[in-house]
Amino acid sequence: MTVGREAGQMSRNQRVSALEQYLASLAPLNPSWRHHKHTHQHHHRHQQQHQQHHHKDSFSGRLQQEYSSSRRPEIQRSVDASNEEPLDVDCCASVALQVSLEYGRYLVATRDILAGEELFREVPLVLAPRPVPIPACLACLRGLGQDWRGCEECGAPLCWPRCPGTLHGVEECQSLSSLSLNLGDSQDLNKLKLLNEILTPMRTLLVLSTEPSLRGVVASMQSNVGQRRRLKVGQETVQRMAQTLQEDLDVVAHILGVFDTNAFVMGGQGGGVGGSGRALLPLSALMNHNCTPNTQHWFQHGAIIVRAVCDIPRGSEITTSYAPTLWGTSARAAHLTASKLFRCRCERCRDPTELGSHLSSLACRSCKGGLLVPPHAPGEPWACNQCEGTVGVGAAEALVRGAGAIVRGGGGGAEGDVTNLTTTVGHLTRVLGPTHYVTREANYALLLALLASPLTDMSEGDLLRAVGVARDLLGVADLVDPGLSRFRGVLLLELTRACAELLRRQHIADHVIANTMTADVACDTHQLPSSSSHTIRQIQPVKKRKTTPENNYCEEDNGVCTDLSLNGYCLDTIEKLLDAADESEVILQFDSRLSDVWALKELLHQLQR
Ligand SMILES: C[S@@+](CC[C@H](N)C(=O)[O-])C[C@H]1O[C@@H](n2cnc3c(N)ncnc32)[C@H](O)[C@@H]1O
Repeated sequence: MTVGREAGQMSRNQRVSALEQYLASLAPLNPSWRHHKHTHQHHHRHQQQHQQHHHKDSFSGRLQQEYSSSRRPEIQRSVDASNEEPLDVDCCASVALQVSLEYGRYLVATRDILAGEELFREVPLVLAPRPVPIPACLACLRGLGQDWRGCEECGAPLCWPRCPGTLHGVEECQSLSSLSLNLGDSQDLNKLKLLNEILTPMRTLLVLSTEPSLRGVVASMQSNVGQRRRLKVGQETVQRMAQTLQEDLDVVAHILGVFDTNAFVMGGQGGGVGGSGRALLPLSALMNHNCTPNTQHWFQHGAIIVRAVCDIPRGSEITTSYAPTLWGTSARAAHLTASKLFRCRCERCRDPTELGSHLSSLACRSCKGGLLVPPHAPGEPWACNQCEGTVGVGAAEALVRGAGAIVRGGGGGAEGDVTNLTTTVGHLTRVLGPTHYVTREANYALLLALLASPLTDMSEGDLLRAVGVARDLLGVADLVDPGLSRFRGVLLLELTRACAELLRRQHIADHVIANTMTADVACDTHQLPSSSSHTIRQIQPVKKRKTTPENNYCEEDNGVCTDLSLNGYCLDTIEKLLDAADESEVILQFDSRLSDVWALKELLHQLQR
């Protein structure tokens, strides 16, 4: 197997062409895909390019033979000699592949795409456990307790007594047996880590040996191998894996680099497998990073589904975020540099105010109202946006470091209880200010903790607090994670639940209705009655938005509002949701922390059937 060396020898054109057959193979999953017709001129130029590469080295020669026999003539490649992006492969009706010298390959929209539209689906080429010392069933990737039992043949952890998963096949079992890892000792975390690490290259090599046509695809994927070697990233693991598997060092380095650079974490729910793992998805991995991305993805029945979260004009880049969007710029930069080895220069990263969200700004102690904004140039002082106050870099960094201790000490993580989180938020607001991302993360945890208890048990004060926090975070989401994002979806859902409960109690204050319900919660297609004393059941839709059938969000049927864009968490939707089932049951099914707006859409459809 020479995937690693092949990768080193591949030209840019080869890296793109290696994806062609793969993209064509995805067509059955994406029935709406429309391939463009090849023009005679394109075809001729295409063939010339392939003939040139054919003689360059043996791998590309084989690659060209493999691909020319099965090439789909309807896939178009165009060459524009006038710019630095000479390759443009249309891979489906919605997205096309382009190449830049700075960012490598990336996807662009081939047509105007509406918010909420699905761009494509893709099934992982390889699915492996995360390389962590935690026992996971190799057949379904479900996390196991410490008392797991091993496969009778190879000793690897499996669900007991039976697992419906199919990921642990005979070849893998034989390969693991031959490695004599002696996995029987379930307490040995080092062995578990080694096993989980090994499965990444092992599964990839097994897939490539059964489907050699995919070798070009994996070889073409970016692995940052040179940089990783220079910066000594993951080199010990590469050595250990190569030694254990008795495989070529270059091959293992390439595969591990490909996973670290490209793999998607596939979460537990809805993934088609029980647990979570790392998925190799060559098309999805072509989405470059942006700190304010225009797509989101989730897994359903074992495939990734990528959707636009906002309107994407034709020709615009299709982006995803490799880092949590709520993090501040320095935290995102540290993560991207360490894991993906690049520095992001998107609009948000270049703007010290982070598009006005001030997620990195600190409270000014001089004027008590202004914000100390990070400098444009490293090393310069942070300056207040309202007074002459400044603070040096060292002092600003010390404050942020101190905040870490507050979070750790106060149980401010996602698991924290309401009391601890309230204290933590108070400390953080004083130390960092109300807009800093660490404060807002704690506030988000507080919001979820507040609304985790049955709404009917909550005090009106807590409900109003939840409304305030949700509204503040929605303001942030509108700036850094806008449109139909999961973050906005969860916030809108929680805000709507809190408001619905307040409405139901008929204790809601006029200003909450005026400011919150109309602006954020109520569907933009609905108006609220003027009186605040109406119950949710009295609020009637007054106007409905029509959308086209392709925009599969809004169908009007018998007055049932199924406009399920995010604003579609509207009052009559909530009313139906509450009517249709016991509220706690609905919330149980729709775990708002793990799911997303489209999961809610599915749920509502089921309830309305
Ligand atoms: C998952 S790959 C994306 C596809 C990649 N461009 C390719 O050609 O295969 C991630 C790598 O793409 C590059 N990349 C992605 N987003 C970028 C960005 N916003 N700025 C610079 N480089 C980026 C980085 O080299 C990163 O390690």
